[in-house]
Amino acid sequence: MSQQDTIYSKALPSVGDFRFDEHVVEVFPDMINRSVPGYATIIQTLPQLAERYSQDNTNVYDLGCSLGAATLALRKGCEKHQGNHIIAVDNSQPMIDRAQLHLNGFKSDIAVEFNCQDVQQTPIDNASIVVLNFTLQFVPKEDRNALIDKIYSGLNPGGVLLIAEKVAHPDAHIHDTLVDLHHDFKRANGYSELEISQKRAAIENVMKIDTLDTHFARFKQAGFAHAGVWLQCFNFAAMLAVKGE
Ligand SMILES: Nc1ncnc2c1ncn2[C@@H]1O[C@H](C[S@+](CC[C@H]([NH3+])C(=O)[O-])CC(=O)[O-])[C@@H](O)[C@H]1O
Ligand SMILES: O=C(O)C(=O)Cc1ccccc1
Repeated sequence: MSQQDTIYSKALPSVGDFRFDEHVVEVFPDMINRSVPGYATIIQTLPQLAERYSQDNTNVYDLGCSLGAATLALRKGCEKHQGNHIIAVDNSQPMIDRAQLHLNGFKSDIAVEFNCQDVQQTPIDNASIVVLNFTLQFVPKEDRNALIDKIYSGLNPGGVLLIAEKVAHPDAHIHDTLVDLHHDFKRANGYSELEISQKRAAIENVMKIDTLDTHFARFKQAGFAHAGVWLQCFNFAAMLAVKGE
């Protein structure tokens, strides 16, 4: 079991930008489960989606894999198929090291290749599934279209992009309500006001969120034939975008 996340529990003289360093790695499963409404449901549903969209003898990518929770779920779904190769990528070395250790603890016939790399540098080819589970929000906004275009180009016909993101609502009133509901979720999971406000300051500069409209415009511009939300909890949404056959 991972340790409890107490990273922002004491008042800091100044809150630095959030980084996926070795301290975050230690508490990451606790942090993400207590911070992201719907996270457990998304991970639990990935095997079903992987089984549905995986194609034999193709590559499956988990971009921004952290400790490999989505990687493991994808692998479970791919077990019904032949010849899948899974590539898990993260640009935090402590995350990749721990992900590799974590996956070594589970048996499977499907190999997982781990790469410590910026997802913007990852070549995508012969892909049936590409996962961006709460990763695009950390990529600079000006680079997001190019990343989604690259993913589209590397997907086979019928392939899917599974993407989850924290999202902004275009109506400021609705946005504020969703943010308050999220903060209530964090309070209910034991985070204090200090932890909530210091974490908010830490992610402000490094996690820039888009609206659902911006995401869907980007998928359309890239060429995806179909796109939709399959789960939303407050301001956290899981989407899928499918390349035409
Ligand atoms: N440019 C980048 N290149 C590579 N990795 C990156 C980049 N930017 C951020 N990351 C990595 O993306 C991950 C985002 S966490 C994903 C959860 C996981 N998907 C999960 O399903 O458990 C989401 C969150 O913490 O909100 C971190 O591990 C970063 O190091
Ligand atoms: O904690 C938050 O408020 C979030 O928006 C989610 C999150 C989860 C883990 C790392 C960074 C952001």
